[in-house]
Amino acid sequence: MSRTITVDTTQPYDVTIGTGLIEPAVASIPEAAVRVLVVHAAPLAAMAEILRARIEASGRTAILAEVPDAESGKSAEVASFLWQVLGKSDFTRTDVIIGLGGGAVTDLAGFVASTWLRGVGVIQMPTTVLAMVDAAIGGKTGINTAEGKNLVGTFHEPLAVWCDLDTLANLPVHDRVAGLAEVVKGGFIADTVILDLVEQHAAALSAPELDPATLDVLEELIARKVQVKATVVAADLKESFQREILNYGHTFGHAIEYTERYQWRHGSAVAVGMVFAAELAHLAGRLDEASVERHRSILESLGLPTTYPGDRWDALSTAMRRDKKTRGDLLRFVVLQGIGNPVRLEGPDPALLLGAYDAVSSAPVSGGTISLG
Ligand SMILES: NC(=O)c1ccc[n+]([C@@H]2O[C@H](COP(=O)([O-])OP(=O)(O)OC[C@H]3O[C@@H](n4cnc5c(N)ncnc54)[C@H](O)[C@@H]3O)[C@@H](O)[C@H]2O)c1
Ligand SMILES: O=C(O)C(=O)C[C@@H](O)[C@H](O)[C@H](O)COP(=O)(O)O
Ligand SMILES: [Zn+2]
Repeated sequence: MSRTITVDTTQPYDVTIGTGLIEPAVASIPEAAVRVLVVHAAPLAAMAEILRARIEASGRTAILAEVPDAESGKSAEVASFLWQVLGKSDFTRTDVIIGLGGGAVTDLAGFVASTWLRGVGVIQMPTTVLAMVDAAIGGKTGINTAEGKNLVGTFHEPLAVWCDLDTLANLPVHDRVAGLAEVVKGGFIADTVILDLVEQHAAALSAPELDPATLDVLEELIARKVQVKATVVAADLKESFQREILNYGHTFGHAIEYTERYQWRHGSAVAVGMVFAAELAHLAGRLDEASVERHRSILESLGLPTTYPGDRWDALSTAMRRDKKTRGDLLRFVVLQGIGNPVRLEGPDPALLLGAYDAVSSAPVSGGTISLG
């Protein structure tokens, strides 16, 4: 059994969540495609071979491109390597790219698809919780540069998204939990039932092995977060306004990833980023203490981090200035005016930012300045 959520943009597409989805995924490749490039990293090599066999059985040429794993794949060098593969394969506008993997691979595959011949089709086959609930949906693609996270990218919507839950069987628990951070984000910004479900099942959701009942809970959480994302991107694909709510926790979260040279998982960084945003909202008089504590308790119950060392302000503030929500010298944050009600906070007093940093610091804040100009 599978469930389908349609992302109702100008060219609507389906996100299918279920098991045994390789066959239908291959069947969804447009008739006109004669070549299919499967982009994957080493942990998905075996599944990529299965996909190759199915694609070739459908009468097409399959090309597999293995890229460096995780964040190391999201670079201009790797994109350039894929452009070379596409060029040497005579890849045309009717051919199709498949992104098979976690969010790093789906971001990269989407980016390359959007730039090759000014845009070819991409089908996303996410294999982490995070990619299923977030990265593979909505058309944001991106690579990192030496100066920061996702600084180069495009909006390029997929033809279809196939979330095959079978692939999660081998996903390490820390990656499952990191993905749950983006699920929890969906709870704080929109669907508060997500928060209730996580609170009820946190221990089982973050256990090394998932029991069948918890797998059902996970599927429900995935579907709820997919629905949150689908609704938001259908309303505002290019992030003119409403889509910014999906960036909850990301201003500080991306700054952590940059400061840590991408050695932190995205979901873990976003977890700390949400606590930072909650503390900022509290200091700005928008969120009560109990809601801030709810952030900490939910995230910690899953084993996610909620603190960060207090001596890294200079690097963090440099990275936050480069956030895509920044306008000129004005930093902008997504904060909550109560749980489920995200709003924009523009140009907060630097003292508030330092106060929020102090509140998430695992040791007292030291060094750095509070100047963000
Ligand atoms: N485009 C968007 O809207 C969007 C949204 C959220 C996150 N992102 C991006 O997604 C990335 C994070 O994604 P992620 O958390 O999936 O990390 P990831 O892609 O780095 O994957 C984490 C690890 O899990 C491995 N893996 C993937 N599937 C597996 C499986 N089924 N079994 C075993 N191992 C598997 C990967 O190879 C990698 O080592 C970040 O780059 C982030 O910026 C993008
Ligand atoms: O889809 C969106 O919009 C998001 O902001 C989702 C985020 O979870 C995701 O990490 C996204 O890639 C961040 O976007 P960015 O524009 O800040 O790079
Ligand atoms: Zn994210």
